Amino acid sequence: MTIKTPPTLNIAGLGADPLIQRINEKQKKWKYKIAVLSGKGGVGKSTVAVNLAAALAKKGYFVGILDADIHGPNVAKMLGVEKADVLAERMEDGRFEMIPPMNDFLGQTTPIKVMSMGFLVPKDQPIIWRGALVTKAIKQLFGDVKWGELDFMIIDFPPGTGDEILTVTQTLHLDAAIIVTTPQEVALLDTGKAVNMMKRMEVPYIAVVENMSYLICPHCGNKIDLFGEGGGKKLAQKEGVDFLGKIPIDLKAREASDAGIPIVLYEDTMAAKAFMEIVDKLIAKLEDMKKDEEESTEESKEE
Ligand SMILES: Nc1ncnc2c1ncn2[C@@H]1O[C@H](COP(=O)(O)OP(=O)(O)OP(=O)(O)O)[C@@H](O)[C@H]1O
Repeated sequence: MTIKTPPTLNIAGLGADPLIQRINEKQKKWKYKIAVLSGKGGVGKSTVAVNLAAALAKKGYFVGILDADIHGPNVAKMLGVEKADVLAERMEDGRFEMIPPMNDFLGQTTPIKVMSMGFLVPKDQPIIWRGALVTKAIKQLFGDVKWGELDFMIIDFPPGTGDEILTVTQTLHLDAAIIVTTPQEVALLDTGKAVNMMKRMEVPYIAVVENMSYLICPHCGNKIDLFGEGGGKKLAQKEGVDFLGKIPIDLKAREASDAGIPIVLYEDTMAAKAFMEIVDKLIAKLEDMKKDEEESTEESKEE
């Protein structure tokens, strides 16, 4: 049976343990789980998360994206599904699971499954929840949604290094954390905190992406370092993590995200090229790590 979900979450009714068990069962079907974070707001975290998802889907991977930023849930809008109805299906145990809306951008990508707090709370009301409620609601978006098999689960976390990120990271066994920064000093200070939080959580692969790195003047073609230069790379070196690349300021990026189309689908833009290079590096790194892991499991079986 399929129903249209009510516009609120049933936060009170679920015990924690069955929910965690469901998350554990579901995450076995997701090959790579990647969190996108930033220490600071407004640096382009959601833009990076959405474009990573779209770049991977453009390459034919099956991708889900979960918008865990309850205070500014923009992912659904950036992927053109913010007006979609979230349907729910009754499971064998009597529970309902939400079916994530999808977009395949007229066949340009595999269908990207999108789930967001933005679908479930009235758009014009601010959310004033305590940390524990936020954490539980985010967990429901993992455990009470029909995600199915995925190559990549991308999680767009709220800005900062709050408790809910710690709790969700503990539950999820992330494969990678992508930390988004802009090149200026104040963003870098906060970004360092996000890198350290992911280190503390022992996330196996941590990398920095520098967004809004530079602007190519549309009139003279000169490169302008609006927010300084080289900060993201310096931070990655200082923290001993990978640097995946720089994304320029692209006027089309803002227009595209407002129109619900990720910039990676505009192939001739510099931002699209930068994103595709970052995604290639990320896939190569994750596949190498998986291979090493499989080899060491084989070796330990032989011993
Ligand atoms: N490389 C870019 N070029 C041009 N505009 C960009 C770029 N990256 C992000 N933007 C624009 O900057 C604004 C903020 O981006 P975004 O919402 O992704 O940031 P955020 O870090 O997720 O913000 P929040 O902290 O509110 O969650 C958006 O309007 C987005 O379109």
